[in-house]
Amino acid sequence: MEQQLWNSVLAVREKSPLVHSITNYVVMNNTANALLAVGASPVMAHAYSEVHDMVAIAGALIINIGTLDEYWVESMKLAISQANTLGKPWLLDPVGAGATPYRNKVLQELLEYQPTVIRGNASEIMALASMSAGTKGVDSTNHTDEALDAAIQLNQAHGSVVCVSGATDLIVQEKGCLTLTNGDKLMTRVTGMGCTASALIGAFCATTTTHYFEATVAAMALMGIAGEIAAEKSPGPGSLQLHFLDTLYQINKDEFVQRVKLEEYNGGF
Ligand SMILES: Nc1ncnc2c1ncn2[C@@H]1O[C@H](COP(=O)(O)OP(=O)(O)OP(=O)(O)O)[C@@H](O)[C@H]1O
Ligand SMILES: Cc1ncsc1CCO
Ligand SMILES: [Mg+2]
Repeated sequence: MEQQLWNSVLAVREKSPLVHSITNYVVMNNTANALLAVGASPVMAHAYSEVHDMVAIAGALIINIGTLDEYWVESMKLAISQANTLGKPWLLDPVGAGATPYRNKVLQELLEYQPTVIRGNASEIMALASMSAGTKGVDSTNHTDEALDAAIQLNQAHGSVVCVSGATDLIVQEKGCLTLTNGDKLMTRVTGMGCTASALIGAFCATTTTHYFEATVAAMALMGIAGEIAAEKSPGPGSLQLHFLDTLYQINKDEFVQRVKLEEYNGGF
């Protein structure tokens, strides 16, 4: 299975998919650089006049509500409708779910478009499933294992692959789930690591038409492994960010296969 995941990394490097993001102001630069480092091609676009055409040439669409407003939410709906019409994968990153009634209302509307993949931290996934968990801003106050039921519920309600990120990453599909325990705590001291994970999932999903669960697992494995390799070289968050990008670019098969910590349960793959 490690070989299969590594093949997904190679597929992104070879195919260099265009990933269209409607994402937040905070992470645009980080996520564009991470996409370039893995070999994908990023574009950020949200004008009503062009989202339709941009989705048409993209391999995947990322919808991240981090700094949402009324204009952007309409852009998101236009872009998602086009992705669904064309059968292209799209990912919902429910940044700050549960923090404000406006965020919750928008998320409920976006969920109706049936995301291909949903990725959030435990608090966000729990809020999304119940709109009742206490989210403190954009950082998680819950652990991944607490979000298992919420992830299963979202998968069943919307048919989405659901990824809960954190010290343990949990990825749920209809057939079963698995966990990844790569990564490093220092990653939580750099903004937008979760948003970067979502962007990478988009790039990996763009290289397949059906295997979105495997694509999500491969992207999250790469994220965690690159984060832990980078953390070993970094005294603090500034250098972590730098080494993280370099590692995404440089990582080879041996490093990836030796480090991946994956556990399947309830059927897994
Ligand atoms: N405590 C931790 N220990 C090890 N790795 C971690 C830890 N927390 C996060 N990570 C790593 O960081 C990645 C990003 O996950 P995280 O859950 O922090 O995203 P997030 O809360 O959505 O972040 P943001 O909102 O800042 O984008 C995880 O997939 C994992 O690899
Ligand atoms: C800090 C922050 N605020 C809105 S979006 C964002 C980036 C991390 O999710
Ligand atoms: Mg987040």
